[in-house]
Amino acid sequence: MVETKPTDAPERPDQPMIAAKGLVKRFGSFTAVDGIDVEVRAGEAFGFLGPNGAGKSSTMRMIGCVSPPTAGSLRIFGMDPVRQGPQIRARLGVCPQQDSLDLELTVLENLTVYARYFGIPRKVARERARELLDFMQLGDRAGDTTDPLSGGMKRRLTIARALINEPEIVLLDEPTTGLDPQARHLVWDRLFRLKQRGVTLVLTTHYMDEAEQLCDRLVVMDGGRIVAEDSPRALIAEHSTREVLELRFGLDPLEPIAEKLDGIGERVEVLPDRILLYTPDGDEAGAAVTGRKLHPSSVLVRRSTLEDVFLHLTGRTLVD
Ligand SMILES: Nc1ncnc2c1ncn2[C@@H]1O[C@H](COP(=O)(O)OP(=O)(O)OP(=O)(O)O)[C@@H](O)[C@H]1O
Repeated sequence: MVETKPTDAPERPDQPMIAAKGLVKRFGSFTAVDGIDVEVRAGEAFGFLGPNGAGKSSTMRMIGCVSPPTAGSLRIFGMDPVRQGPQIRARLGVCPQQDSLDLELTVLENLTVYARYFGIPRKVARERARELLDFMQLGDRAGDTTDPLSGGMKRRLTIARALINEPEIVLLDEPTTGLDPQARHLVWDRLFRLKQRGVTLVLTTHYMDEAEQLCDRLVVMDGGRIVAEDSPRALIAEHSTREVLELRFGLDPLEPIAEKLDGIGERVEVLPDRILLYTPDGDEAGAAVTGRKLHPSSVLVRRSTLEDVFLHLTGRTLVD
């Protein structure tokens, strides 16, 4: 079992684990994070969802106390990351976007060496490392060198390493980017179990399915700003319809076809390769399309996702 500290540990019971108000990050004259307000509560899984360049990593780096805010206020465990960085970092686990493992060390050593940064006694570090490797399903690789591990294993090892100091908050920057579907599901499963143990998870992602799987609450970011905030389910209910009818017409130009769909469903979006018809009932809308003598090469009815929310809010798709 992985021991985790109780996470209702902010200094005041009603105090959020992370509180940002008007938070800004500028690089020269470029504003990467443009005045965001965020509150993360103990025990929740909170996500920053947005496309590349939205400002997610810049926000995470400020929360991780490695990049000072340009303006606004940021408190983590009620503390100031600029003045109290070391005290905050001792209670954080950080899983960066790029794995930064020591590939020449063994899997176990990657954890025990990292434990030294936190002043964890050697014996405790070894015990904890073994437990964490078991938890991350890497126990049988403990004595192996790290380099030959698969991408999914390396990512799980990076997460295990982030847990060595028994953090109350774990920051995960794009935790499954670059992994195949099976490896992603295994990471999701372990993160879900961590959350069940009361650890607060804060993650960035540009995968809407990852946000839907893992996050209790999320903010949708675009161009350094927050464009929406809620649970995945509430965001979909507020900004999309129950179902979506996806229509493809081979190489035919789509704009003229979209005009002929007027009145079917609640809203139409034209993407480069397909038309999306937003409707409470996809089958009914499909029948109406057939009734107008339009002949799509393929028709798909699916439920709305966060991708549809993003498209509706920004006019763009999440993964371009
Ligand atoms: N050190 C830096 N100097 C200059 N510009 C930067 C720096 N770091 C980030 N940026 C810029 O700030 C913007 C936001 O970057 P950020 O990495 O926060 O986005 P992101 O949403 O995490 O996207 P990604 O998934 O690509 O990392 C981008 O336009 C990026 O080029």
